[in-house]
Amino acid sequence: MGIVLGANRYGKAESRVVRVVRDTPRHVIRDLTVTTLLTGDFAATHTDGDNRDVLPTDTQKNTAFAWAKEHGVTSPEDYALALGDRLLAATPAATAARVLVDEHAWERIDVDGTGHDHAFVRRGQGVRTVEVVVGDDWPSVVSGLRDLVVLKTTGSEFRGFLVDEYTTLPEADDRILATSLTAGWRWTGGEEPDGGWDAAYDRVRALLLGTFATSYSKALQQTLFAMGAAVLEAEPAIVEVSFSAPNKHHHLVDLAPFGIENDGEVFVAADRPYGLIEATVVRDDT
Ligand SMILES: O=c1[nH]c(=O)c2[nH]c(=O)[nH]c2[nH]1
Repeated sequence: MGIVLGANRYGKAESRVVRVVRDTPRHVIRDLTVTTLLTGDFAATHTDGDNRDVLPTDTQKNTAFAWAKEHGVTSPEDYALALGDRLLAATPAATAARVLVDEHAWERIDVDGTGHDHAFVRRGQGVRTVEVVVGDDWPSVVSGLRDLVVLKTTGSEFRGFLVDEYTTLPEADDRILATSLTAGWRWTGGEEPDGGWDAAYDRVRALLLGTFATSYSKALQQTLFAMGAAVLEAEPAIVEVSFSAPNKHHHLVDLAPFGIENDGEVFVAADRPYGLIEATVVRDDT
């Protein structure tokens, strides 16, 4: 019986790369957490400790910072593609480079009705994400977001579900629907979409939020499907949309023992356990 190396990859996780463009008094900031991972023929380092083919993770980290200056950060997608290409070129044994970017958004502090030139406040609404893979084939680009916490106080029900001897859940014909959304949308061939990566991100995010707000929900599953379908209908260059969505339950509090009516007005926000709904919405021709 022989023992061989199975799947492996390596890189530097979570480099905190902050790029400031200060060519004019009106500065621009892009604040990123960057992870790089190389795959390829790295058997020798595992089996023999022979590191001649290994681009150190320290060098990968340095390249992430250098490329923020050399290539620039016009968008997380563009930067991730360029960084992946560079790491691949620098590492002959690598067959693919995966680059994960989280973007922490800052917005200008409003002073007397105008955004300040160089003072910013962190925008708390979710994190923009990018996952890029460059290698032998065409690049793969999945744009997305996570930790986008949304809630609606009506327009949601959950009824007609399967019932067995362990079912205690009452039917809900008017409930709070809340989730902390993780979503990823895959672009055809990794080409920059119309209007650029940043505008496309804004469009998709707005569609996700708008659809959550306006679609009546018979299940969180239905809401996720509606959000994915809205994105695929509006963006021909997106091939699939994936979601992971905890159902952040809000249980109606029983105030009857105190002689108080509770007509959908007081809830306890349950921490855990939570429902976990995951779905990918695709075109039927892909
Ligand atoms: O939207 C929902 N989907 C479910 O599958 C489910 N299950 C559950 O207990 N509550 C809910 N809500």
